[in-house]
Parts: sequence; structure tokens; C-alpha cells
Amino acid sequence: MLKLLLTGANGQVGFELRRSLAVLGDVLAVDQAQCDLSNPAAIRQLVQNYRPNVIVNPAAYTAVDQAESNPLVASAVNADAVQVLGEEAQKIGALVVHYSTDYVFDGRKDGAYTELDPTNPQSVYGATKLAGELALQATGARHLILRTSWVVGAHGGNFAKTMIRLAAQRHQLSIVADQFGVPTSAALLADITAHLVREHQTSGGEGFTYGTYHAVAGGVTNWHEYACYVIERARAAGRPVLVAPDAILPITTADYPTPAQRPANSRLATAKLQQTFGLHLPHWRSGVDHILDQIL
Ligand SMILES: NC(=O)C1=CN([C@@H]2O[C@H](COP(=O)(O)OP(=O)(O)OC[C@H]3O[C@@H](n4cnc5c(N)ncnc54)[C@H](OP(=O)(O)O)[C@@H]3O)[C@@H](O)[C@H]2O)C=CC1
Ligand SMILES: Cc1cn([C@H]2C[C@H](O)[C@@H](COP(=O)(O)OP(=O)(O)O[C@H]3O[C@@H](C)C(=O)[C@@H](O)[C@H]3O)O2)c(=O)[nH]c1=O
Ligand SMILES: [Mg+2]
Repeated sequence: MLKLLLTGANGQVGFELRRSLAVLGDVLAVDQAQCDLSNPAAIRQLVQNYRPNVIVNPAAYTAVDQAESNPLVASAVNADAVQVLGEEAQKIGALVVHYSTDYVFDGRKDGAYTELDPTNPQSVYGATKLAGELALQATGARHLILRTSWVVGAHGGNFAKTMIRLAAQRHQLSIVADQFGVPTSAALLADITAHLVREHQTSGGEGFTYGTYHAVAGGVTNWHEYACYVIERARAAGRPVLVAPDAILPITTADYPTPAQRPANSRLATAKLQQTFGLHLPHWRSGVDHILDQIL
């Protein structure tokens, strides 16, 4: 039977992976208490004891603004730990499935980024995630890197939940309208992952195309439009909403200074993933609707 090691089991994506990976085999799901990823020795011991066929690593340091003042911790989790997982996987021939981000790009491209576009992170978070990608590649472990964006799940913290909370507390909200991207549900990422691991298992690795894939939902939006969508759904569901629709103000990035710089264009082209694995990627609204049906 397939043995899968899952990190970050209580994060947004990790929580959904516990569900989606279960049909594939025996899943050992660990959180920070069971294995602190900033401790390389603990990682090595875990992998050597369990000897998984597949390591799925959604754990990450994802506090984008805090990473600017915490680069060492961000780097330990987002880069060094990924290298150690890769080294241990390489020794035992395990497949590593890892996740990365739109924030590896600078956002200045016109149109969606492909897997071949040059990276140029503008934040510590983005730089450490890119370092993790490169470190994993350098280990020579068989791997998949799924770059995604604007992850939203029923379990864990995200922008949609922040908007529902703020809408109940304030009469006016100001939300940036000049950063474009795609909200992608944790459940969709977990389902894609299970499909890819299954394909890998079925192929026995023969002719399997390892490497980097962009994995996001369909469509495109901006943070302001996304906030309006979520808040109107909350209002319609009878949740407490203080803010009137015309009091959700679109602002520019310059109007909302943050420690970390975010890309203006976070769009990721998914043709490679769709064509290689014959997958359909549903519109972002269907993923967000499903989450709102759970939390509202
Ligand atoms: N969230 C997003 O918008 C996006 C995420 N991604 C990437 O997708 C992947 C999954 O993200 P998502 O599920 O949203 O992330 P979350 O922040 O929801 O979950 C990350 C998990 O990693 C765990 N973790 C953090 N530090 C450590 C550590 N030192 N040791 C062990 N575990 C640790 C956290 O545990 P604890 O809660 O205990 O700290 C948490 O459970 C990540 O690789 C992320 O970079 C890509 C694009 C967008
Ligand atoms: C709360 C708030 C945020 N914003 C802006 C700030 C920012 O530009 C945008 C989103 O804010 P957040 O802090 O939720 O987003 P952020 O944490 O940057 O989200 C990112 O997380 C990492 C992990 C990723 O990998 C990215 O794909 C992306 O999802 O909304 C407002 O304009 N008004 C507000 O009231
Ligand atoms: Mg955030």
C-alpha cells in the first residue's frame, strides 16, 4: 500500500489533503507539534522512520507582511525544510509534491504567467518560496511543484474570512482594486494533488512529467471585486453586515501601504496542467461558493 507523509495538516490545503489523499493509501499527517519544519533533524528522522512513497508538503510560512521582519523563520520553513525533505525523498526514491506561489513573480507582465516566465519575487515571502522551489529541484528528488494563488478554504485563515469579519465591524471598507489574480480553493488544490499522485502511481513513474505546474481556478478578479462578491453573499445569507455595498471602496495599491510588496498581476496560465493531465479547472466563484456554503 502507498504510504503518504503529509505536512501542514491543519493549514488550509493540508486540511483538505487529509480528505483527498485518504483513498490513495496510508496517510501520516503531521502538524508543527509533531514535526517542526524549522528543525532539520526532526524532518530527517520522520522521513527515515516512516519511509513514505510520497511526501506532500503544503506547510509554509504564509504571513506575507510578517515575513518582511522575520526572514530567517520564513526561509527556514519555506526553503531549508523543503531542501531537507527533497534530500530525504531522493535517498528513498519518494515523490515530493510541493506548493508555491504567484508571489515568485513581480507582476509586471501583461497577461498570465506561464511556467517558463522568469521569476522576480518582490517580497521576502516570495523570495523564500522561490528558494524552496530551487532547493527542491537541486536535490534531484522526483517532484511536482504546484504554483497557486489566493488560496481560500473553509478551514484556516484567508482574505474571504477577513472580509466577512470586517464587514460585520465597519461601515466602510477600502480594498485594493489594482491587483489581479484568482482565488483558488484549498479543496480544488487537494483534489488536483490526489489526481496527480494517482497518475504517478499508475504510471509507475514511466513517462510521467515531473516539474512545475501552475494550478489555479478559472477566471480572474481583483481583491476589491472579490471582497464585494463575498460580502454580498454574506448579506444574502443573513449574516451581520454593517457596510453598505457602495461603502466598499476601490482603492489603489499606493493607497494601502503594506510592509510587503504584492504583484499587480498574479495571473497564472494553467494550460500545461490542463493539457498534461486532462484536468478541468472550475471558475473561482464555484470554489468560493462552496466554501461560503460551508461557513455562512
Ligand atoms: N495561502 C495562500 O493564499 C497561498 C498559499 N500558497 C502556498 O500553498 C501552500 C499551502 O498554503 P495554505 O494551506 O494556505 O497555508 P496555511 O498558512 O493555511 O497553512 C500552512 C501550515 O504550515 C504550518 N507551518 C508553519 N510553520 C511550520 C513549522 N515551522 N513547522 C511545521 N509546520 C509549520 C502551519 O502550522 P501552524 O498553523 O501551526 O503555524 C500551517 O498549518 C503553501 O506552500 C503556500 O506557500 C500559494 C499561494 C497562495
Ligand atoms: C484587509 C485588507 C487587505 N487589503 C489588501 C492588501 C492586499 O493587497 C490584499 C490581500 O491581502 P491579504 O493580506 O489577505 O493577502 P496576502 O496575504 O498577500 O495573500 C497572499 O498570501 C500568500 C500566502 C500567497 O501566496 C498569495 O497568493 C496571496 O494569497 O488586500 C485591502 O486593500 N484592504 C483591507 O482592508
Ligand atoms: Mg495573508
